[in-house]
Amino acid sequence: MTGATEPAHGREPLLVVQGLRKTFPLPGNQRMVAVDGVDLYLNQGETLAVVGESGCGKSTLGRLILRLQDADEGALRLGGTDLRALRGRALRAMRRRIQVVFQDPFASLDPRQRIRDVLVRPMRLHGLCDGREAERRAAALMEQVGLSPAQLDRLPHQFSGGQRQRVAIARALSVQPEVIVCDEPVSALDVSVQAQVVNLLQDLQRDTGVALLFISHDLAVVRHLAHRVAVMYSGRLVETAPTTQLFRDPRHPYTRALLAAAPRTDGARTHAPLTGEPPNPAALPPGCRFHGRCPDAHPVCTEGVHPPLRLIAPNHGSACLFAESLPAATDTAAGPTEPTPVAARIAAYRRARDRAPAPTEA
Ligand SMILES: Nc1ncnc2c1ncn2[C@@H]1O[C@H](COP(=O)(O)OP(=O)(O)OP(=O)(O)O)[C@@H](O)[C@H]1O
Repeated sequence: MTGATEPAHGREPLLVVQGLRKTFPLPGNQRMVAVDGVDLYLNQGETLAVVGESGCGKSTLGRLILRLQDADEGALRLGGTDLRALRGRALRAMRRRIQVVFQDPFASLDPRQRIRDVLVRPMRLHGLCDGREAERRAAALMEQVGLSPAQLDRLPHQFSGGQRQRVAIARALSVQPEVIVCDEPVSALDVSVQAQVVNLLQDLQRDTGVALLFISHDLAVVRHLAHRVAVMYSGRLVETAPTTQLFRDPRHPYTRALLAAAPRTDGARTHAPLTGEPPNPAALPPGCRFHGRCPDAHPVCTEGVHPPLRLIAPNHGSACLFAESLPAATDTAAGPTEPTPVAARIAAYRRARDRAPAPTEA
């Protein structure tokens, strides 16, 4: 693990990812790099957001952690267990410990399966409980995610999109996981429902202590949900920092460009938004992979290998050679961002939460 991704305390974090790499074959004996030497960690009860443009490798990283795909290189440990070494029964048992919520609740639920079975089957499969106890737990899970136990006999099509995503979250929780990989879990939902599902995830984390790896392209959502953020570009992590610090003082030009895309309350735009395209993953340029789009690039950025992520402040890593000499944060677009509709609703919910029970959509 590089210094840039080391947790503050000495104990090994719940989930540790070291040097993870995944390539895919291309025609003509070539390979493209989807995930390239990623180091990260996740503590119990923590939310780490992974952000970046489409195609930067976020979902592949999630699938590697879930062992839905096998990495070419690198280490993956959960509670000290080497996940990449697991096979057969041990791998199946591990699947209880890391669950997933995908973007599309329509696709992730069997249309013919009643919700009761959606929730009870995983508990049975993993030998957690059966019979009346499983039924009792299924009813409790429904309530926990803001649905009614009376809806257990329904089929997925009898729910709205947001309710289906609540069912998917209940299914993930049914086996008491330590980590849930949430791959764009709200981006297919209406704005009002997005805020409800984000708030639900946060409430559930507070109640259960589950850790969340939250894959998203929506910085407004991430800002409200995540404790830390990892910014990915062209298969590499280019910046990691606690959320407040990342938004206040981003130290990679790519992060600054992503933030510049968010509208500011004062109307200012002091940093250039993103232009151009990420490099072709089958023919990566020398030097920093961002140099072709970087407003702060120097000639040296086009030479050698992509700079590694390095610690530039406590718990703050950047892969920019000039991280320390970038203009101060007040000169960037990391100022007061305008609340998006989702962010405004999340904030309104938070204010109301202490006064009333959590709202649910019809
Ligand atoms: N099974 C696969 N075979 C070949 N290439 C793949 C495969 N899965 C992903 N890729 C490629 O790997 C790169 C990373 O894809 P990935 O889906 O992980 O990105 P992403 O950041 O999650 O994007 P999005 O936000 O659009 O889902 C892309 O260039 C993609 O085309």
